[in-house]
Amino acid sequence: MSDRDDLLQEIKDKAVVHGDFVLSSGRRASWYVDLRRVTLDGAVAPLVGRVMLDETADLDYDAVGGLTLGADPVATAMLHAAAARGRRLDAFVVRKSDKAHGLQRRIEGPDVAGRRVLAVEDTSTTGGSVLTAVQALRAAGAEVVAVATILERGAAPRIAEEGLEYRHPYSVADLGME
Ligand SMILES: O=P(O)(O)OC[C@H]1O[C@H](OP(=O)(O)OP(=O)(O)O)[C@H](O)[C@@H]1O
Ligand SMILES: O=C(O)c1cc(=O)[nH]c(=O)[nH]1
Repeated sequence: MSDRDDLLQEIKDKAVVHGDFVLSSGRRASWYVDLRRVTLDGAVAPLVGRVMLDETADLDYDAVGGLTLGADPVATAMLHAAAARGRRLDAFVVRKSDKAHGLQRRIEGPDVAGRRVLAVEDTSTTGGSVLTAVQALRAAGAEVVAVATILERGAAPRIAEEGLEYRHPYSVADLGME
C-alpha cells in the first residue's frame, strides 16, 4: 500500500463520525471528519507530512501553515517530514484574531514577509478558514503559492474564485460520502 492509501484508511478508521453536527460555517451536517484524530496521532502524523509534501512536490514554497488550530499539526507534520527528507521547511501559525500583548503578532513563527508560502488546512468546507489565513499572509507580505488541505469538503469553487491553486489528496468521494 502507498502512503496515500494508508492515510486514507487511517482517516476512515479514526476520524469519520456520524451524527448531527454544526460546522464552522454554521451549516449542519450528518457527518464530520475530526482530522485532529489523525494529525495528532503519533503513528499517523508522519504519514500526513509525507502525503502533503508529495501532493505539493511540484510547488515552490519554503514555509507552510494556516489558521490555528486545524492547520497547525498539518504544518508541523510537513516540517518534520521535509526535515526527514533533508529539506528545510519552516512552519507558521496564523492567529484567528490579533494579539494585544507581547509582540502582537498575528502570524507566529519565522517571518513570512517576502517568502513563498503554502496555506494549509486539515479540511475545507466553505474555504472561509483557509482564505482568512491567505488574507493575513498577504497582508504580512507573503506570496501564497497555493492552498492545500488533507480533505476537500466543498471549498474548491470558492478557492478557485480567488485564483488560487488548490491541492488536496482526498475529497468527499474518497470517503464514500455525499
Ligand atoms: O472551510 P471552513 O468552512 O472554514 O471549515 C473548515 C474549518 O473548520 C474546522 O476548524 P474550526 O472552525 O472547527 O476551528 P478549530 O480549528 O479552531 O477547531 C477545520 O479545521 C477548518 O479550519
Ligand atoms: O466544516 C467544518 O467545520 C468541518 C467539517 C469537518 O468534516 N471537519 C471539521 O473539522 N470541520
